[in-house]
Amino acid sequence: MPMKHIEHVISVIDYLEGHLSDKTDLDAVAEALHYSKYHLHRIFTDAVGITIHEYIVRRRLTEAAKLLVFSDRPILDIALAAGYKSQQAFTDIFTAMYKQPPNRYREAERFYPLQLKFNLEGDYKMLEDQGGAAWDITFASEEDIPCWMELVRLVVAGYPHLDEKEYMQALKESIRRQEALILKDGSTAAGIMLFSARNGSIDFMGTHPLYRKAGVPGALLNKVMHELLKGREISITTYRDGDRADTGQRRELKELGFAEGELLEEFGYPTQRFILANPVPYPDEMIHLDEMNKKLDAALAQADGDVSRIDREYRDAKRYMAEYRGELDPHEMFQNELLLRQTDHTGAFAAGIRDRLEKLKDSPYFARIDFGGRSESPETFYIGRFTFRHDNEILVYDWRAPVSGMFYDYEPGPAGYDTPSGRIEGELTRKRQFKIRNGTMEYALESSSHIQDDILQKELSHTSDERMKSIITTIQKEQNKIIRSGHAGTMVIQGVAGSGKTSVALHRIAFLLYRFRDRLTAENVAILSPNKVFADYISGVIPELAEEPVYELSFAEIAEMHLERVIHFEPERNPSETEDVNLAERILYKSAPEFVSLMDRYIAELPYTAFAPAAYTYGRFSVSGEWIQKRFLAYKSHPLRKRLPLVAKDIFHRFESDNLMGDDLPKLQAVVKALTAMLTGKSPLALYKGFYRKTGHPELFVMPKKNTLEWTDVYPFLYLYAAYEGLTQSRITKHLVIDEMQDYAPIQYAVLNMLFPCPKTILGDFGQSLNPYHAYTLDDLLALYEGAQFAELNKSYRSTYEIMTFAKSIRNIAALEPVARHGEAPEVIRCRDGQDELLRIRKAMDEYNRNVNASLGIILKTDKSAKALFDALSPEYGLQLVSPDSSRFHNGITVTSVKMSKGLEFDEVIIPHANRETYFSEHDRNLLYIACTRAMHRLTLFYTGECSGLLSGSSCSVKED
Ligand SMILES: Nc1ncnc2c1ncn2[C@@H]1O[C@H](COP(=O)(O)OP(=O)(O)OP(=O)(O)O)[C@@H](O)[C@H]1O
Repeated sequence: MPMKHIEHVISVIDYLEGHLSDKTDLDAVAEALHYSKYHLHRIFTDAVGITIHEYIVRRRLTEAAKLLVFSDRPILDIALAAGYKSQQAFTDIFTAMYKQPPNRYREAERFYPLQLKFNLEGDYKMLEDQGGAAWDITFASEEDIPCWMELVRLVVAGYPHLDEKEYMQALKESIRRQEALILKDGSTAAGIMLFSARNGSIDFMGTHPLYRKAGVPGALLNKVMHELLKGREISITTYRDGDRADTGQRRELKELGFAEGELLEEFGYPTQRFILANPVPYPDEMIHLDEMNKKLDAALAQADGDVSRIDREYRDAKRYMAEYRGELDPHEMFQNELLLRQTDHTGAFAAGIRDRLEKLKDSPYFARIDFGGRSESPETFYIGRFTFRHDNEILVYDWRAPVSGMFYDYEPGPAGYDTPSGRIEGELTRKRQFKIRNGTMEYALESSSHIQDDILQKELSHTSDERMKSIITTIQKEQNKIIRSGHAGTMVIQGVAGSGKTSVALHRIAFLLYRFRDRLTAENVAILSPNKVFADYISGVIPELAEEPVYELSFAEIAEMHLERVIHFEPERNPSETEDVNLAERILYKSAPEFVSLMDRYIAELPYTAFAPAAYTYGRFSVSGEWIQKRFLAYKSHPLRKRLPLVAKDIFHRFESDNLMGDDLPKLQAVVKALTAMLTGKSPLALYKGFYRKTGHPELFVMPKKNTLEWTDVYPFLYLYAAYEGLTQSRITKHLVIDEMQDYAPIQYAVLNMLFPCPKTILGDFGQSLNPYHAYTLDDLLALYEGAQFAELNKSYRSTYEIMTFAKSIRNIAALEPVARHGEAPEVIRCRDGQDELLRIRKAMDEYNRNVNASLGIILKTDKSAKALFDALSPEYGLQLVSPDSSRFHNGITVTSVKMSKGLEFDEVIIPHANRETYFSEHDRNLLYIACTRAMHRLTLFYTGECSGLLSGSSCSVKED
């Protein structure tokens, strides 16, 4: 986090502390400090780990607890001072957090804080040089106590019942026994840990919130696991499941690899033990990683040196040229220019190597396989994000290298892989998987199919990211087959919701860029995505896989490029938003496969119907109408208007060969003008209108404004425009990826095929069709791409088993197989009325904030209803509305429509208005299914009145009040 943001957060905290007893919310803070609400919400949550709202609640309760113990003020007074409207409301929240009601807490006379004032002063140097020097975790000494306690106060939320005095005593004792570890950044404690060598337990672990993402907890854990409690099982206690006081400690421990243990009660507080089995049982792997780190350091130092040297050379050459510009002869100048360009190129290359090495330093590899040919002893291959070669030896193989394919395809036993020179068969004798972060090993596992599952489970149980991430460590066999398919032509992938289609398509691109690196670069690949938010969401994957970002574009952008000076058009309307039956009829007609055939027929007749040649005469020269017509037809591969100059040239040549007397001949331009006058279809628009007259459906062409097409006409018009004026093909694009294939009509594919005659990866799910009026099927699409390779993905990875089973009850896709990852059953909740529904959504948002999940999606049927709910919900939550005008997706709470949520995912999803009036048709079934399958871990549906009949098949009970 940049220092500027930290300073903003400090000023927010100061403001909040000064206004604890006022009515303060995100709005008030944003207004007082002149920040945008969204910015505030994000940076605050990032830095402090909880939302502003949650911070205020915790701070007020802490102050109230203090008053309960140290003053005689009546509880009602204290409740009101803490901002609660009634003693009951205060008692409820106090009890939920402190596990006893205020009066009992007062009697016990033991104050402990839920949240102390958050102090973020510090210089945080280590945060700036991320990935730099290794962290120095040391035993704490008495001098460290002040900064240690500063950190304890920051993380106190994770430790119920912490009494500073008792804690300090225990700390001194641990320091004496060398059981207190500290990681310092200057005078700031970034991470602290108390452990007990005797019990094999971690008694306290705290990470400065700003360093959480830098992997500090993992580093501390490593130190105890591999050095201090080597080989032993480690335990730690924390909140029980569902405790409202938990600000994310349970999830954090699970992410570190801890598993749930028995339920306990400590100092009267209900807690649970978590256990970590020794995660790296292979000492040889620790030695290997150590050596690898050293080699990476050496390579990085050399790469740094190279970059600086080339940079110096470049600057020297530039200076030399500037100084001697007047004195150098052109030849020498040219040589110098060349040299400069070459140095620049070499510099960029060296910087690329350095950047890769830096990334490798964080995590050099994630797998190892030992493989030997039939009669050879096995060789060891480490597999990582990209190749690391050092001293002429390959130490890490790129995951896309042929040999790496075995990691995804085989368990120990007979195995093999394809190379350009043929297949190599042999025996896989070992397969291990690793999680390395910040250069330290978090776990290592010897793989069997069972373990592979465990790792997949771990990956899938993470909270969502703002951007789609790479899945190279857990690519599944059926996915690998598609990614590594040697088929160079077009590929169509039909995959159920959450089956990894988009991920697989992006990994396939990275694979193709690697495999065909001599002829395919990132600039040769384009991705056609449904909207800007989705484009942004997926934009990180390919760069994460060490390739340059690829070009992303939308259907609207393509149309814009080609129609810029020709005609305007309106953006696509969400078909679920309109009740215009005429529009529905127009869409239905134009999205049918037969529509393309109709247009083809009309276009095939145009040379006869749109051009009426007559004799052309100039002085004593003349050609007949028939002759012109013949020439016009001869140029059949050219668009109509492009034929005119060609025919004009023919006429001119004919006159020229007849011109024995040396007479004046017409100017070529004049002949073209005369031929143009013979066109009866004067413009593509006139011809396009003519198409509807000709097919007997003039009512199916409607222009919303003068010279403006509605969206349904844009691609049909482009198709005709191509026949009349011609369209420029993309020569640079050598591979096109089309996502959400089911949402585009055959006529759009027809235009795409003209503009991009290259191989394509086309993917989507015909079970998630958005347009109720589209009338074509997967078979129709496959018919358009004869010879294309077809692949299906039926296993769904995104959502828990419970969520997918629920989604299947809405739309029974027989082939869909949910991954066996379990979670809470989805809830369908009946609300008394609209007000009650809003209240419940708010409550759910509060709960989400407490759970510190990364994202909550509130998904509505239409963009309009999403906007209405967004406006109605209190702004204190820092919501974002994702609408067709948005271009980015952030973590946090998002309100959006089903259409805009396509392709995205959220930790939790709320679907409001799940009633009979909103979701009733077969198309609504699709929409509900899409909305439900956006949820990774949790799903809740709310409704008023009568529940949607589409949910009647769900096994999940409706929750009444
Ligand atoms: N092999 C895998 N290992 C880990 N995570 C995976 C794997 N395959 C898919 N996922 C995860 O499953 C989720 C869904 O993937 P993705 O968005 O690519 O699926 P999709 O088929 O395009 O989904 P949809 O059509 O529903 O939008 C993502 O979070 C992705 O990271």
